[in-house]
Amino acid sequence: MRSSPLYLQKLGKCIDHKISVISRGRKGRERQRSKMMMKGEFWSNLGSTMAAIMFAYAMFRQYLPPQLQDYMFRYGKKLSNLFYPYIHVTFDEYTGERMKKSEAFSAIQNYLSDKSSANAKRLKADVVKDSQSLVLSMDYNEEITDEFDGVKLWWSANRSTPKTQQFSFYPAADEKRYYVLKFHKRDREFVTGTYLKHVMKQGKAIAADNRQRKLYSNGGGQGSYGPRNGTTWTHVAFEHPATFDTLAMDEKKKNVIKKDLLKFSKGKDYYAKIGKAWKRGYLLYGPPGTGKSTMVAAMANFLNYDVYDLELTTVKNNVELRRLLIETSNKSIIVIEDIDCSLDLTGQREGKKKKKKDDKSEEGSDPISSMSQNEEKKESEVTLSGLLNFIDGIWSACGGERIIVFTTNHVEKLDPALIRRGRMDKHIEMSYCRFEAFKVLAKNYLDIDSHPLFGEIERLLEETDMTPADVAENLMLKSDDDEEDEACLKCLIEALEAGKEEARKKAEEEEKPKEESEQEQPVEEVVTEDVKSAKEVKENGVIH
Ligand SMILES: Nc1ncnc2c1ncn2[C@@H]1O[C@H](COP(=O)(O)OP(=O)(O)OP(=O)(O)O)[C@@H](O)[C@H]1O
Ligand SMILES: [Mg+2]
Repeated sequence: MRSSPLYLQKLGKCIDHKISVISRGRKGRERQRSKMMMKGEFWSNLGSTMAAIMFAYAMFRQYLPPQLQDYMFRYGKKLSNLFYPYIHVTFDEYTGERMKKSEAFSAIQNYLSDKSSANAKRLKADVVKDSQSLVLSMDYNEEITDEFDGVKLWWSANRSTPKTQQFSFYPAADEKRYYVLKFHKRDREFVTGTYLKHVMKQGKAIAADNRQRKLYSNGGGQGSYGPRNGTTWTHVAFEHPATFDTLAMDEKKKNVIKKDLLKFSKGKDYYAKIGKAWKRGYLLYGPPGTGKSTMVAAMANFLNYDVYDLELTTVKNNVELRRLLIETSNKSIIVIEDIDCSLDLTGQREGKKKKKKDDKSEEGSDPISSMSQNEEKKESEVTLSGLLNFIDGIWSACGGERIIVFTTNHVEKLDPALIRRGRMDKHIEMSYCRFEAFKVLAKNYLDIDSHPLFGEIERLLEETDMTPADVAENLMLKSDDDEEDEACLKCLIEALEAGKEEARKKAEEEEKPKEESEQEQPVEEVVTEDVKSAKEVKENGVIH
């Protein structure tokens, strides 16, 4: 059976397969051996080439005269530049005689921090000054590729330490840090004209986003060297959470303000074109608790600006006021709260003017009295004209964009000169809470958009004047209970009804004296008649 033709056939096939496997294995081994030989050859060739180059270089250094060496180096470099198509631009960290930190370096650092976190393999982590955010940047000797408008560019971060070792308390003080930008020479115009501008703009915008905003105040208080006066700004981190989304106000009005703010913040060229200082004045007026201060915080958060809370009562005089103004940074909102209480501004300008005239005429005649008057001037407070100068005088144009906000509960008390258009460009009334504003508060405080009690609340809010602060107080949850929502709304309804009742009683009480006076009118007339006749007697000596 074993010697059957079928068995022989199978055996033949098996032998054939084995032979092919053996031959394939041999071929593979041969191929591998030849590859290894080629590699060995390559390395031995490279080694000998390097040795030859080193030898030639040593000969060159030893036997050629130094001038000839310099000459050859210079021309060698020129020759290599001819074939090397890339341009390198270096951006040092410090520039100028006074070793000022370069703005370009900082902008590039910010610009690259975004790219580095996505592309670089070795990164450095750092905390931005005065900020809580962690920023990643590429490590030294790392290179990343950037692409802009289809053009490829390479950035590398470098540092160099001087070869001569100097004694220094700060080991890294002598270290020079710089960025190098590499690009093809055909893109020279694009890089210098467009790309670098884009990098600077982006870098500055990132810096503005990352910076910790500050709330400055000039109020007195205890400094490290004794009591502080109002002439210096001190600051804390600005962390007010108010935004336009949480501000209870008519939606349309809110949008108009937001639009206006945006237009202002982007209006650098426009203001330059029309020849006006880049600033805008807002007057916020309305009863206490209607959200004036909250609006200022929302504005600052919306524009990412710093806030300067200017306390006029602690500013001694106009000179100090000017100094404080000059010290404010751009991208800031300068607020004077309760302007009507800060100064006696009503008609003060006229009074002061007269006083100044009198002072001038008396000056020179009596040195002692003029000295005492000078003393008095030192004590004198900020005048309306000083404040007007602060708003739109020649000094107001120093620095960049600024918003000036006045808040007041009594707009009618202010001198019209102070709030005329052009000074206070936008007058915003912060009024009592109506249904639109209530809906925002209900969303903020209770996280509800609708409720069966909303209808009643809407009706009551139309009839009763209640400030958003009071409405908010009623919506404050006392516990996490879901039923608490309804309890809050009912509480608000009760408060509104009580307010309505109170208003009705007040109106009645106001009506009473009027009615009484109307009833007493004839008597009054008689009295006035009597007074008239008495006057006539006095003036003319006539008795009727
Ligand atoms: N329009 C509003 N939107 C949201 N919250 C408001 C609003 N108005 C008032 N509030 C709330 O009431 C509190 C007081 O408001 P705010 O201090 O802004 O009032 P104000 O108008 O500045 O009052 P005052 O005239 O007394 O300075 C705020 O903390 C805020 O929670
Ligand atoms: Mg306020």
